[in-house]
Amino acid sequence: MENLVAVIPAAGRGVRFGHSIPKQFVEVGGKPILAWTVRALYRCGAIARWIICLPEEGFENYGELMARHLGAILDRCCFVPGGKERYETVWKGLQRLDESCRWVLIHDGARPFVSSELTRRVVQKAMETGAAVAALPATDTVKNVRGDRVCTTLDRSTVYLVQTPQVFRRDLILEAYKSVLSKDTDGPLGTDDAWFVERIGHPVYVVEGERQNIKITTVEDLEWFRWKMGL
Ligand SMILES: Nc1ccn([C@@H]2O[C@H](COP(=O)(O)OP(=O)(O)OP(=O)(O)O)[C@@H](O)[C@H]2O)c(=O)n1
Ligand SMILES: C[C@](O)(CO)[C@H](O)COP(=O)(O)O
Repeated sequence: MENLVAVIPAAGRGVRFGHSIPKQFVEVGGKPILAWTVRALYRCGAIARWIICLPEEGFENYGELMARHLGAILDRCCFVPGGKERYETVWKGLQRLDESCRWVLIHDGARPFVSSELTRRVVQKAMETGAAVAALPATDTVKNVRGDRVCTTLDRSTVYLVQTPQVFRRDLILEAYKSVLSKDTDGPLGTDDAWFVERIGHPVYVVEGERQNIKITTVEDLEWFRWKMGL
């Protein structure tokens, strides 16, 4: 699609992963995890241009590292320094979009197992509705807990574990981020992009995600990665 641009937040520090470098640059099978993610997304064939957000600290070096792995994508890619929080990174990436972009696909750089089929389903739903996210219905019982004590048990039928890709009309996601960031919002801001669209009252639709579409968060996730890749 000529007017679909991918924004890839990959500027995190990977604190929960506990490695000396951010987890998205840990190499598996000779490639940084971020390169595997871009390769997986590229296979859907729908992305016209790429905005890849890298850590501000070490930005040049990470850009050089990624340039060695992006092949033909490099000509259609720009690197952007990220921020301290994920939403700050995404906002920096969104501000690089131009008028030719009609749709924005936001996908975590730490989710290397996204399939083309899932990507196409989220894009299709977003084209119909303006905003769509991949999400999986909870399969375990879900409870609210304070400290080590259960408060309430949630109705599991209404609980979904949200993933990326998250796809939006460009004007909508820009308006959502601008509107929320221009106000003094009490409490923490959203940990995903759909939260901003919800805050301006626009409906967000769910597309069934995939169990394999995990976010590499801890070292255990990396072992799963290696097993999945047969490495
Ligand atoms: N300031 C940030 C924080 C996160 N991310 C990206 O958002 C995705 C999901 O975030 P998460 O898994 O939380 O990554 P980290 O923030 O690096 O992990 P941690 O919370 O363990 O530090 C990752 O691709 C991460 O690189 C980002 O671009 N900018
Ligand atoms: C965007 C996300 O992957 C959806 O589940 C998640 O919110 C990212 O959270 P993180 O704490 O930045 O990993």
